[in-house]
Amino acid sequence: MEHTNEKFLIRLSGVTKTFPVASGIFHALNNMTLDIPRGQLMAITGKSGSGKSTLLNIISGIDKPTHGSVVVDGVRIDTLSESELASWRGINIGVVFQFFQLLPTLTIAENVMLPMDFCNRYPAKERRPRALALLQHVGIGDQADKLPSALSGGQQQRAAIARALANDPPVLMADEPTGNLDSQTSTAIFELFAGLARLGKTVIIVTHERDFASYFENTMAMADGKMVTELSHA
Ligand SMILES: Nc1ncnc2c1ncn2[C@@H]1O[C@H](COP(=O)(O)OP(=O)(O)OP(=O)(O)O)[C@@H](O)[C@H]1O
Repeated sequence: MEHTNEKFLIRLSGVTKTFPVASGIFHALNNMTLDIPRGQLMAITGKSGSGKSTLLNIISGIDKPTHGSVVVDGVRIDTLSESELASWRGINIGVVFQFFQLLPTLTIAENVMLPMDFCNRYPAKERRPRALALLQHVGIGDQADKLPSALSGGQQQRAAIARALANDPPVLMADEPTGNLDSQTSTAIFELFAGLARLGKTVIIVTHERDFASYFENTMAMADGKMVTELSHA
């Protein structure tokens, strides 16, 4: 697949996503055109039902647009087959969830190695050292051989971020990643995301936490499947 170094890592052009509903056709995304620069920490806000999750699903190729095109790192993903998309997603998109979603029977290091085992991007003997290095990077190198249940919420979210980084994807996305954490721990998690953006990751976070607005280079508000703020591309 072709990769580019152009400024915008993610380009949506005229993206519409409709769902059939009893009363007709519902527009979850309504003709969205959006460019997201490489290495940016970006927030998406908006009321429930405004289309935030649908947008993340379109960017990660989980949903396909009804109309329009989606290009990520030079690859037009809306025309890929489901199997092409599955392998593309594994190395291009890292996802962080509100409730961490670590597998409870695997150690922290094994959780981080799992996406590497699925994608085969790194040789088997490199996977554990890579997992340990990622855990070190997110600040929990000493927790590698524990089960998730032995960790605090903040530590579990750090582990989930290490897992999202397993295959070194250019894009990280998170839906309310601090929704289950206290404010001090949330600050530490936003600082971690900001550091990853400085290292070149494009980090897209759905959040309602207004206290953390200063961490974001861009905040995109959504309403009725549309962007209702202009993004700055300084
Ligand atoms: N598979 C589907 N079939 C029908 N309607 C859908 C489907 N997926 C999403 N929708 C509708 O599209 C709209 C946007 O949903 P979406 O989940 O993107 O909103 P959201 O902004 O993420 O909301 P929340 O903050 O509650 O997660 C909602 O009204 C939802 O009901």
